Amino acid sequence: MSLKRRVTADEHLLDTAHSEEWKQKAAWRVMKIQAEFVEGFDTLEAAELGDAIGVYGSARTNVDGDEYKLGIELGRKLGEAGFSVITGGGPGAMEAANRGAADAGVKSVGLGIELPFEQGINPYVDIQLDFHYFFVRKVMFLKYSCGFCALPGGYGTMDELFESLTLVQTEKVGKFPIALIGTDFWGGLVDWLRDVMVREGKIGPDDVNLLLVTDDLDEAVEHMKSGRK
Ligand SMILES: CC(C)=CCNc1ncnc2c1ncn2[C@@H]1O[C@H](COP(=O)(O)O)[C@@H](O)[C@H]1O
Repeated sequence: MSLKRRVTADEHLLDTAHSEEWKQKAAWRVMKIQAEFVEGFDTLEAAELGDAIGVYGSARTNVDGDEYKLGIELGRKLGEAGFSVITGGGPGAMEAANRGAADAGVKSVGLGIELPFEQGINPYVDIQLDFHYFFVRKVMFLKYSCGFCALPGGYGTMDELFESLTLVQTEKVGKFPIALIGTDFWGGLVDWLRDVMVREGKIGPDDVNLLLVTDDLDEAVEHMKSGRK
């Protein structure tokens, strides 16, 4: 299936061309961003999620693979422990975690994002929001989650993971737990953080300890419990 590319709101906002049209409409764009914050806060406050875990992970995870099964298991175990689950609402690992949460009967949230090639929200989401701006959506992830699990993923997952880590490190948010699921996938990154970043003095040795790397979903869920409000 070939998807038609469209220009997104984020793209307009970040366009460096600064055309006349942009200058005239800049203020209105701010209103649009503001409205997106209001709608996000309104919807998620009304949803009464309780303790929720943000699950990050690849949009490209194959539904037939073991990683997808792992995502379902993770969502289910988080649900059984009483957590709501918040994902990006897309396909792959996000869909798997939403599916597991839905199986466990807990609230399954999808913070969808407008992308040039729209894929649509996955069918296992029961509380849906659609954002135009990545940065507004990230605020919602951080405000309504009390811990994060990252399944294997690409740049999007890295972006979300490192945003969360930076906010914990700089004490902008509480010390919420972060678990990286899959030692084969994440081990190399964490080795590099320890062997290169720490050695070069770019982060402190304790900063690496902000991450739990595990293959054991029960251990990850247990770790998430330390973030309970
Ligand atoms: C197949 C495809 C391109 C679908 C994109 N559809 C998406 N829908 C919702 N969130 C997304 C999407 N792509 C990336 N993200 C965000 O970025 C992360 C995944 O990016 P990546 O695949 O690891 O880099 C997710 O945790 C999600 O929050």
